[in-house]
Amino acid sequence: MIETRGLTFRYGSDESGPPAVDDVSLTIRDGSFVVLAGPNGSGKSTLVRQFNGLLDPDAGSVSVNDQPVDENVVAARTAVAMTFQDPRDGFVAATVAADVAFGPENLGLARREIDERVAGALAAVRMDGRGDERIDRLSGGEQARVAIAGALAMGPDHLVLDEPFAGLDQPARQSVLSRLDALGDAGTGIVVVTHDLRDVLALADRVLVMNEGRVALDTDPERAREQLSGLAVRAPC
Ligand SMILES: Nc1ncnc2c1ncn2[C@@H]1O[C@H](COP(=O)(O)OP(=O)(O)OP(=O)(O)O)[C@@H](O)[C@H]1O
Repeated sequence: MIETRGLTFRYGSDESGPPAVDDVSLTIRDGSFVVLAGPNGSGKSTLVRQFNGLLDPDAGSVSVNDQPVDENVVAARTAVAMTFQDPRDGFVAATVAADVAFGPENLGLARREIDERVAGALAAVRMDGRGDERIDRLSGGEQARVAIAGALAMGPDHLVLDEPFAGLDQPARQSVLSRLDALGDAGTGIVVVTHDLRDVLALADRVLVMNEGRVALDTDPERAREQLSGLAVRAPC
């Protein structure tokens, strides 16, 4: 479970402007599939980066599995795996398999378990058989898929994907969606940050829409479809 209480974050020290995240209190239950939408600059990335201690709040608190994130960042990052809008932000190794293996290796797992996780995660994003390729020679969409595989291989309680579909072609998008569907069914909590609600809304059980740093809408997918038009989010076709 991820819980935020009064979460507020401001970039820089200028207190005259509005905070990027403004007094957000949320509970994200284990196993829930949440779509986090909202216009550019509404605070989505800033919010989720506080779920596992990548950013520290200026006010309020975040806890993961009932433990404050600032007391145990390693536990928070093990429980909440994240991919970023620009996948290059997250790579730590030169080749595909080495990068995907990095997280599980840091969990201290046996080699066989690591290899199985890497193979399963690469298959899930249709990158199987490409483990030895250099990441810097992949296309942007392929890099995005490797980043998602790296998060999948952690076997986290919650998987947070920040704009995971940017740059993906339709087969890769479908592959990621079906893997997310299967992971959701298996009990992994999923948070997808996206502008583009095509297909993903069908998998969600909750939709949060941010606006100007606050949660403007917290509802189920059916109601979200009716209410999204006024909130500058691309509704499903
Ligand atoms: N590194 C930064 N330094 C200063 N301001 C930032 C930084 N990152 C984001 N901001 C500002 O904080 C606010 C929230 O940005 P954030 O990236 O969280 O929004 P977002 O909803 O994820 O946007 P997008 O959909 O465009 O990714 C915006 O006003 C943005 O300009």
